[in-house]
Amino acid sequence: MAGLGKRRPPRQRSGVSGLAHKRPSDTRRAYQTDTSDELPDVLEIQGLSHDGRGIARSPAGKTLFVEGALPGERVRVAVHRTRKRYDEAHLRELIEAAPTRVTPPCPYIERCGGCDLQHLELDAQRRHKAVVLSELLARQGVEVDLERIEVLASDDVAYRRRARLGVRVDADGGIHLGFRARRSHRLVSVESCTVLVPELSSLLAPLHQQLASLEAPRQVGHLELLASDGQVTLVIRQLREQPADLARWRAWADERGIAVGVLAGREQVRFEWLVTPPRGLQVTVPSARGPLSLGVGPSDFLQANAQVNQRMIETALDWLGTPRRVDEPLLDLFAGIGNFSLPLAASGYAVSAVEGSPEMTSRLADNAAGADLDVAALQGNLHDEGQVARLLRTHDAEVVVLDPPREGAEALCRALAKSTVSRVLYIACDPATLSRDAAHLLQGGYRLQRVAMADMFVHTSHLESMVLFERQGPSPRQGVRKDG
Ligand SMILES: C[S@@+](CC[C@H](N)C(=O)[O-])C[C@H]1O[C@@H](n2cnc3c(N)ncnc32)[C@H](O)[C@@H]1O
Repeated sequence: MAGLGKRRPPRQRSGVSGLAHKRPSDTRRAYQTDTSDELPDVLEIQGLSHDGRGIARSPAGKTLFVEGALPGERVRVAVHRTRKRYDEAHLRELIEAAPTRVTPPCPYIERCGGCDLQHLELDAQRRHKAVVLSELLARQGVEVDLERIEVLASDDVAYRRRARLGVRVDADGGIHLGFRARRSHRLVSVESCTVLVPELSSLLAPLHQQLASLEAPRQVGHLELLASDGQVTLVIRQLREQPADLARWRAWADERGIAVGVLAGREQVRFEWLVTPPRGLQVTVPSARGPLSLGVGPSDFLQANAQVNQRMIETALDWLGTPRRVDEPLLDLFAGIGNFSLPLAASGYAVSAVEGSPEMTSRLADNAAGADLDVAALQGNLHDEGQVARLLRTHDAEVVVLDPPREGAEALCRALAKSTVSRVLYIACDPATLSRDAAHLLQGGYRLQRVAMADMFVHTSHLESMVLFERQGPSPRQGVRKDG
């Protein structure tokens, strides 16, 4: 089968989105306000960076990243940081707006750093993310036409079922509950949030009041909110024990039918239910057998956008299809609570699922047993080269699905490059590490077959992606005669 992407020599970093590569030391430098060459009073924005900032150039050709500005706009800016290769600025005055600019739905847009693309119309946000994905793949020499990138989308508001909110008590005893501001660790207090599902957003104002009524609100580090099927859960990060406040939380939660857990202790953090959910926590995923119910713990990984998660599972089932033979072995790696493992098992694959967290591994096993699906749940460290090599050798899988955290899965992809696995479905929450890891797969003889951009975090520059690779020609181990 011909690959989707044409293989070209890897491209140098460039492109319409003018790539800003932050080195760790950059963030440690102090703010400065002088630029290395004089900027004109009004700047033209020429592109949009991977992280959603407008790109302009100084007369001497130095790149300037402008927060809040869009391609095609004419703007006045204030530079807040200069660096050797580029400067950083924010919008001071919009002289001429781009046709793609919209009025953001969120009242906190000026201050809250949560959603950095709300001022760009939705289609343009998604087009931009597809461009980012194609540029990062082009760095590995794979040219993918934008029209071939499938877009997995959801509603643009009220989509987020999980959030962590910072808590701060100021010198006057004022309570702040919300998200971080842009370019800062400062907390922006919010009383509602347009992207949170309504059952979570509607809790923000009562939570402010509740925090204000506590004896020791400074002992609350942060709050986590989770909306699972028919149940809202609040997890309180309690820095020091405060029995009177815990009693207040219990009463508050009982009144609202909310489950409450506490993460207590400073060094050794332990979780305890304060108000236990009567029927546990469940989420639903699609499968060929109909909807499947997965148990989830309050601190387990859970894809933040339920609609996009559903579309990602459907896409995985569609791309991989039914097994090519009875009990085709499939490894689901970084498996969490079985979000992909169970639907794939329901399609007939013989699934072995590997997860790093012991709690999630046992939840996955329980979920499989509860759905009467035969999934082997294994706990392991998938960043360990030895473990990964052993896993691929002993399982002899024909299909591998991997869904690593942001740091990607370089050791695993190096091992896959030398394996006989015929299809690899990579689900990525960071397109840069996906692109790095894809290089190993491509060098190992895989070709890219399908690509999707999953818009998990609408209105932010964050993007998730799915890429299906298929081995072309003989695998490295084929053709090596066992008798030497
Ligand atoms: C992006 S989540 C995906 C989970 C799951 N596939 C899903 O869709 O819900 C990544 C998962 O990898 C697990 N993980 C992180 N580091 C790991 C490691 N070194 N070895 C194995 N699993 C790891 C995390 O606990 C988390 O469940």
